[in-house]
Order: sequence, then structure tokens, then C-alpha cells
Amino acid sequence: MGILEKISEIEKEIARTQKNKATEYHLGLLKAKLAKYRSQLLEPSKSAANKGEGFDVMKSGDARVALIGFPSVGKSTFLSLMTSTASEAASYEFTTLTCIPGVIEYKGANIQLLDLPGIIEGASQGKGRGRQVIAVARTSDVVIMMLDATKGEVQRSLLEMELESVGIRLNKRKPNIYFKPKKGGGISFNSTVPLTQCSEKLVQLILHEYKMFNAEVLFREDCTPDEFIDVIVGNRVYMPCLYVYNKIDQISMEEVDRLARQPYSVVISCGMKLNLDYLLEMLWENLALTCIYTKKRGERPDFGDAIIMRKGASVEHVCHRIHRTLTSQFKYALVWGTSTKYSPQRVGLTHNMEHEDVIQVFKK
Ligand SMILES: Nc1nc2c(ncn2[C@@H]2O[C@H](COP(=O)(O)OP(=O)(O)OP(=O)(O)O)[C@@H](O)[C@H]2O)c(=O)[nH]1
Ligand SMILES: [K+]
Ligand SMILES: [Mg+2]
Repeated sequence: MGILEKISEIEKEIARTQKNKATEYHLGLLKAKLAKYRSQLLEPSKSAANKGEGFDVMKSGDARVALIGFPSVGKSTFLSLMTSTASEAASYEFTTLTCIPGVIEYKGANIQLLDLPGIIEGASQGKGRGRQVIAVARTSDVVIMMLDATKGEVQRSLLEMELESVGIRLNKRKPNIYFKPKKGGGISFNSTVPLTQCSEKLVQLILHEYKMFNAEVLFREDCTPDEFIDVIVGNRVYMPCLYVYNKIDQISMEEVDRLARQPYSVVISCGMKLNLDYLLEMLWENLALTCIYTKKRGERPDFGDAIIMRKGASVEHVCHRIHRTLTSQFKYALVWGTSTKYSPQRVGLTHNMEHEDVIQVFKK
């Protein structure tokens, strides 16, 4: 039996198994098996068809955003609208066949936007260019899942499943479980909170399925068996995702209102240029970028040229960005802005910067 058949067998068995206390271990084990086979699907195949030709676009700028969606939802129209790159758009499916990069300039940051071929059900198993598209999505900082507002909700759940099945976790935090494989000593299991979804026995069963017999496990939150499996499998990516409903010029106001109220959702019309500013704001928030301005002694801050950092970046990160050797010469810094109690404040390398702070570095 091939891997795909095995996967579909297990999925069927999970579907027909009733979820209750008595089947808890059986289901846990099935899920562990399923995750194992799915991860085998991810392993690179040797056939030429799966090579990433036309997809290996260099990362550039301060962050990367991938456009994922069914064919003809308006991905290329969106790229052409938001960047100075033109990507061919047309009313037939699979117009775009490779990865087309553009740049969104926003708040002084360069955000790389990637237009990609449309993907369909079965993409993660290699249908169409699904695997290459998803591989690109994995390398991005935020996924924009573009949906056709005139089509049903099923589009969204299908795509979510495709991404889930290759280890991409959308709008989820990494489970707070400490896990360390050991050389000996068996499995030590502890938790700092009451567990309602996993037990020591289930954790052992799952670990045995992965041929792990010695490990330290500490649950710091009430996780599900699936979340535990994610931790032991390890190659998961946790990624913010914006659900962008395009073509709202084609649906009723009531429907627009309903879609706009869903979590992580933004409604737009590329055709009528509706709500694109709000989408950029949401994108910025999800990218969690921070602008830092530098200032030289006796001069005004350089507001024309921001240093773009990840949220939570420290003075050390900023110094490293200004010049590779600056941290070794660092004496102290003065910081103006919301990260300090008073402005300016004298800070060390570990101080965390906030959006639009100004920094002046003093060398030894
Ligand atoms: N009514 C309406 N049509 C739109 C809108 N945005 C895009 N379209 C149309 O939708 C069709 C598909 O647009 P594309 O940009 O080619 O879609 P795509 O997602 O890149 O398609 P593929 O590359 O084939 O996957 C084109 O005919 C566009 O003119 C919109 O906001 N409203
Ligand atoms: K199209
Ligand atoms: Mg396209």
C-alpha cells in the first residue's frame, strides 16, 4: 500500500471512530500514525516534476508575504495593484504558473509579496504545483489566504486542511510543552496544569508510535494530542494568516458585513479598490514589524530612514543591524519613545525597543 492509501485508510478510520473516553487511546494512536505518514509526504521527491523551478525566489526586504488561494480569486490582480510589478491576470484558471515577487512599500518597510499559482484540493499531495506553492508559503512571515467572496466557505476550510496537512499551523501559538528526547531512563511525564485532553498513558502510547522510549515531557498548558504530536514531530511552522475575501463588489452588503466580522478576516475588492488601506494596516499588524530611528549627537533623528526590526527587538539587535561590530564597542544608548519611562533614558544592550523609538548609541 502506498503512503497516500495508508493516509486515506487512517483518515477513514478516524472518521468512523466515535470520540469518547473508551476510544481516546485508539484515536490518539491513529493521529500519531497519520502525522508520521504525512511527514513522509513532505520529504523531497527525486522526480523532476517536483523541483522548484520558477519558485526559488530570493528573500528580500524586511518581510515576506505569500498569496495562497484557489485559481482566479484575484491574487495576480492584487499583486499588480499593490506593487510596481505586473502579474498577468485573466478570467481563466491557472493563469499564473510560477512565483512572481513584488514589493509593497509601507511605513518605510519593504515587504516582499509573492504571487503564486492557484492551488486546489490535493495540493499538498502534489496536485498541480501545490507542493511548490506550499513550500514557498512555509518560507513566508505571513500568509494571505485569498478567497472569492462569491464562493462558499468550503474554499477556506479546504485550503486550511491542505496547509495543516503539511505542518503549517495558522494563527496558532507553539504549544507550551517542554520535550526532550533522552538516551535512557524511560519517559518522565509531568504537568504544571490540570490536563483534560492528554494523559501520561496516551503520551506514552504516542511516543512509542514514534519509537521513542526515553524522554522528558512537561505540559505547561492543557494541550490536545494533536498539539503534543506537533511538538514531537518538530518541523511545524506557526504562521499568522489573513483571510482576505476579494470581489466584494459582487455580493450583498449583508454578506460583506458577515464576512468582515470573522476573526482574521478582511474584505476587499481589487476591481473597485475597496478597503485596501485597511488590509495593509492588518498586514502590518500581523507582520509585527517595528520602525526604529537613529540619531547622531547634536543632530535631529533621521526620520527619513527607519531601521525595520521584528517586534520585541533589543538594543543589541538594533546595534547589530547598524553595524556588525557596533555591539563590541557599545557603551550605552539613549532612547526616546514608548519603550522608556522617561525620554531620553540611558539603556543597555538588553533593553527592548518599541515602534517608532529613537536611539542614539555611545561607543567606548
Ligand atoms: N468582480 C471582480 N473581479 C475581480 C476582482 N479582482 C479580480 N477580478 C477578476 O478575477 C479574474 C481572475 O483574476 P486573477 O488576478 O487572474 O486571479 P488569480 O488568483 O491570480 O488566478 P490564477 O493565477 O489563475 O490562480 C480576472 O478576470 C480579474 O479581473 C474584483 O475585486 N472583483
Ligand atoms: K486567473
Ligand atoms: Mg494569478
